Amino acid sequence: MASQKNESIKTVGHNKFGFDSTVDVETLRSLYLTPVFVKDGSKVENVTGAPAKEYGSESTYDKATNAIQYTTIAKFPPVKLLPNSERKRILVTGGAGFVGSHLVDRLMLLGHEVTVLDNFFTGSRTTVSHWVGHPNFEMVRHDVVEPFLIEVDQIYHLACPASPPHYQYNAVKTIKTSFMGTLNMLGLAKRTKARFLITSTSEVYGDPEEHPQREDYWGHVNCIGIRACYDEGKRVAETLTYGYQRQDGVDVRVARIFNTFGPRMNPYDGRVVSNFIIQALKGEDMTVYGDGSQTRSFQYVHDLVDGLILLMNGDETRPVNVGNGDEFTILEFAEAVRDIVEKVQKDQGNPLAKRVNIIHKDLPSDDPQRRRPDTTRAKESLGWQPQWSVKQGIEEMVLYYASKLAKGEI
Ligand SMILES: O=c1ccn([C@@H]2O[C@H](COP(=O)(O)OP(=O)(O)O[C@H]3OC[C@@H](O)[C@H](O)[C@H]3O)[C@@H](O)[C@H]2O)c(=O)[nH]1
Repeated sequence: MASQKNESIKTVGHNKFGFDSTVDVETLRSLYLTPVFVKDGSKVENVTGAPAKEYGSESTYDKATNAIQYTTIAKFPPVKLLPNSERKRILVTGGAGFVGSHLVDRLMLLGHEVTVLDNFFTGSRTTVSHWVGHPNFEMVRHDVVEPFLIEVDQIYHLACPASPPHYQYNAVKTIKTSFMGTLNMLGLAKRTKARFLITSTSEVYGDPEEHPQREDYWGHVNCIGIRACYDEGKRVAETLTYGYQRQDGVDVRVARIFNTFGPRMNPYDGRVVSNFIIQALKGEDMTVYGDGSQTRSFQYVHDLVDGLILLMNGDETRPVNVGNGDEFTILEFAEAVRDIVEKVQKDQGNPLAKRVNIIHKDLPSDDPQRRRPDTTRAKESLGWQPQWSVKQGIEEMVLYYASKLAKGEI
């Protein structure tokens, strides 16, 4: 079980490996929990109560015209001034996605030069729009299946749809993205001598026969099933990564990411956390697939970003699981999410008239029965452990979706 602090968390990041990567949570929050102004007739009200912002743009939603008006950015958040020797040129593929955008926030605040590469298939420009125009930031619309030339010191290779409905939508494209995208980015790493980190997945373990899953477990994947485009895609991406390491001496890092949630997850992503929170917020039935006895372990996105930055800057070149050991059955998880949403709605003086129902739908094929990371390696070699509890993270995410609902975006 992960050790977690119960008190409120003020900073994220670490002061390890000879550099300080800590950042205030409030600064990060100001980038995704924005005040929402709603114009109803002639009255304009800040409906979320989030404090007025110093950074980024503000938006006013006009109910009468169903239109949204954005202000321009007044100020960027202050970023660290790093000496040349420490300031890195960093490429983040998939940088406009859910995980990518949080990583970009962190790398920008730490004072690096960041280039985001994204084809916006599942990512969205709005996730990083608060950095557009900053001298250290560049955003490029590009698909990683095509080569991309740039001078860089580090590559975080995240690009790939990660939600089962999205990655199954075009299975061939998903495999192509994992294979050709990784091949192209490894080629770039080889040419520029950049350090390369790939975000692999707990799905490389398939429907695991060992529990919890350690990195030396080889997995149990159905190579012709509906999840194979993602599972096998990421497995071959890992194979390529270690091929380039052995043959060409490319400096590689491999993170195997377990289920992760947080603000900026696409509300229509189809994964369990976003589905449950939105259903509960809207007062709709919560959809548990199967009997809900399958398990997952959920980590908050800030913990994941800590792990990725530590891995990139540490010496561990073997695959590393990055996940929270807090395991729930999906039915328990539905109940927990419902409780948290009810609490937030009550705190905001907006309780639902009646409790939402939990209903059951068919279990998709090859849905893994159990999943929990063994994170001993991350702890021993990176000094990393999750610090956010699921409850703390879900509360943040509920506030985020509540503001999106108020803006008419969901
Ligand atoms: O509305 C829903 C959605 C999902 N589920 C269930 O909740 C569980 C988790 O489903 P998700 O779609 O969130 O995620 P999965 O664990 O299946 O896959 C994820 O694994 C790890 C990552 O690499 C990927 O982000 C994703 O593929 C599954 O058992 C699924 O059947 C529901 O019960 N109801």
